[in-house]
Amino acid sequence: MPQLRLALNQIDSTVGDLDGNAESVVRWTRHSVEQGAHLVAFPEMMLTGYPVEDLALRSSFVEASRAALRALAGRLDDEGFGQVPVIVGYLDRAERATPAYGQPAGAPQNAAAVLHGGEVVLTFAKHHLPNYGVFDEFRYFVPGETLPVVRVHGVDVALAICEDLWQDGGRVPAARSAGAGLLVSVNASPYERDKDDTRLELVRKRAQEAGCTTAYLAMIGGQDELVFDGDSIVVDSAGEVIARAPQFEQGCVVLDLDLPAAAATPPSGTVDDGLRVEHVVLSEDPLPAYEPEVTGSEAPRLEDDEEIYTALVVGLRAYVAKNGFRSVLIGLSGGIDSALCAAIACDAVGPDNVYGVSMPSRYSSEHSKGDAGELAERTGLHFRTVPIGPMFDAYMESLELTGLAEENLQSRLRGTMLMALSNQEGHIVLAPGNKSELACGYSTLYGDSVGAYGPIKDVYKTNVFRLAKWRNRAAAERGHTPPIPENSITKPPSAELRPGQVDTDSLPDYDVLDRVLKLYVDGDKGREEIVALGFDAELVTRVLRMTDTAEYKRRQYPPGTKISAKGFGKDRRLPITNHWRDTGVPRRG
Ligand SMILES: Nc1ncnc2c1ncn2[C@@H]1O[C@H](COP(=O)(O)OP(=O)(O)OC[C@H]2O[C@@H]([n+]3cccc(C(=O)O)c3)[C@H](O)[C@@H]2O)[C@@H](O)[C@H]1O
Ligand SMILES: Nc1ncnc2c1ncn2[C@@H]1O[C@H](COP(=O)(O)OP(=O)(O)OP(=O)(O)O)[C@@H](O)[C@H]1O
Ligand SMILES: NC(=O)CC[C@H](N)C(=O)O
Repeated sequence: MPQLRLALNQIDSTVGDLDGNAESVVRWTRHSVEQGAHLVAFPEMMLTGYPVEDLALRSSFVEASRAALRALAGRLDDEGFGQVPVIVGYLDRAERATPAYGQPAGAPQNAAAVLHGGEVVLTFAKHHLPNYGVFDEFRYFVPGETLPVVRVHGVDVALAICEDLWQDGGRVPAARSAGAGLLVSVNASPYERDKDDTRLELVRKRAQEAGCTTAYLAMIGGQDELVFDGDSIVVDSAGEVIARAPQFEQGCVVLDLDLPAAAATPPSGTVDDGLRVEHVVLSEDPLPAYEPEVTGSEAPRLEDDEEIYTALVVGLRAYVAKNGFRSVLIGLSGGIDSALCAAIACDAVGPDNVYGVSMPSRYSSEHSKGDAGELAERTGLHFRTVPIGPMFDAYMESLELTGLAEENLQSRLRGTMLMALSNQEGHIVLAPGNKSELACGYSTLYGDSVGAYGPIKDVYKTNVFRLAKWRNRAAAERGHTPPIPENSITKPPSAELRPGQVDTDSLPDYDVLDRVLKLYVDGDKGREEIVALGFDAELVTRVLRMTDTAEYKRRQYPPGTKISAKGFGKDRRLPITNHWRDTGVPRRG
């Protein structure tokens, strides 16, 4: 059996940074070649970053991506790697019109290319385009209609891009029809809780359908609300795992594979789904037999809480670094939300780059001030106290506010103060709202919802507690100081905007609330279905009404890391002006 040493580069790329991304490709190709690789792969849209959103509609960007690809091919050759084929994702345009999609020639394509001998020897575009959840690829791209196959040292390698494996038909059965010996799929697959299990099953199934060893290469890093968790997988034609890369870790999986020899006559013509085989011979002769040196290993999986916490750390770190910041600022109330955000921030950018500020009012309890201080001591973040009393009194003298207006003023003074410190000192402000609060609108607009990034925006309150406990336990197990004060975890949550206020004055208990929200927000279940599951009808009506009427607040909330299948943001798009109520009580006017 011919052999091939495959290098899968599970790495990060930055949207729009064509030069920086090309530099990474050169650096990691050097590393792959030093490891003896015969075929080197990079993730989906490596050269442009993913997703590029409406940048795809700018012809200047499309042309720059094409030019960067050609330059990269030359550069790899100049560096002495020209004889090793490199698969790299980029943004292209269709040469011909695609009348079936109503597009003239030149429509953007989510593409990948094979670079060899200083040339772009083969290009192809994603065949199946995802158009659900956070994906909008029909908005941007027209699909590719070929089955790309490159012959490398006598092995036919079929190529695919991400969604090509997620939908039935297309390149997977086509790879079998073309007799491919290896299927390589390059991906940028955003993290969601439990998605690693789905991916593993998917790749195993598709390898069996393709009838050949299948390599699934995943991206790593973060882009706005998305986190890419890596977890590249290689399975054999029976669906058995050969190798699995670690989650959330940048690196290169190098693997010796025994693969079937290609047929003497190259595949040609049209195969499944009308895909036209495009076959390029790069090297016909098999390599001299060698003893496999690099056999696969399966990196252990992270357990659920660690996996989610790590995703939150990676998402925040990427946002801060890729937007040119070094430090973050958080209002520390002594409560669990700001404490968890601070712990995530310390892990993401280091405590020396985390600035906390306690802003007590006359309603702030002694423990809230003490708990904020203790958090700072435990983590080592920078800490200061600025009471809001004098500012509050000045407002009240001029405006004589009462009730909710007076309560919200405190939150808004804190928001203004955080933005003032951000302007003065250059930190970005973190908004510590959780998914339960965002659902119910339990936050003050232009107050505690102020900020640039919401690290726990997609985490329900009950999971905020779980993650805080997990983080403390993990620290203790490693002999470190647990970052979060025990009192912040055990005391009842309170906004402390009036004497004795607790969250349950306005909201149901979080364990019931979160179960209803998961059904309504994540599951799109209707009121009747939720009530039929045994929840109190009045409570369900109240929760659904709060959620419906808070859409305007959510739209003004900063972006934050997505960890669920339905985060607030691109995953869940509802009209703000909306008279439909699932509770059967329409709101008019
Ligand atoms: N459809 C719509 N489109 C655009 N704007 C709309 C709107 N409906 C109301 N508004 C505007 O929104 C304003 C009401 O929103 P807002 O000013 O935020 O005030 P509101 O939602 O009425 O009150 C804030 C609530 O959040 C709670 N809170 C505050 C702070 C922290 C926490 C916590 O525990 O973390 C909880 C607080 O106890 C209170 O129950 C209205 O005055 C109106 O101007
Ligand atoms: N006294 C305070 N000092 C500094 N920041 C505060 C203070 N009170 C509230 N904040 C900020 O406003 C956010 C909303 O806090 P609030 O106490 O109203 O409710 P919460 O949702 O229970 O949050 P937390 O669990 O962090 O207290 C806090 O996370 C914090 O960033
Ligand atoms: N980039 C893609 O095509 C991603 C789509 C795929 N369904 C995923 O979530 O992994």
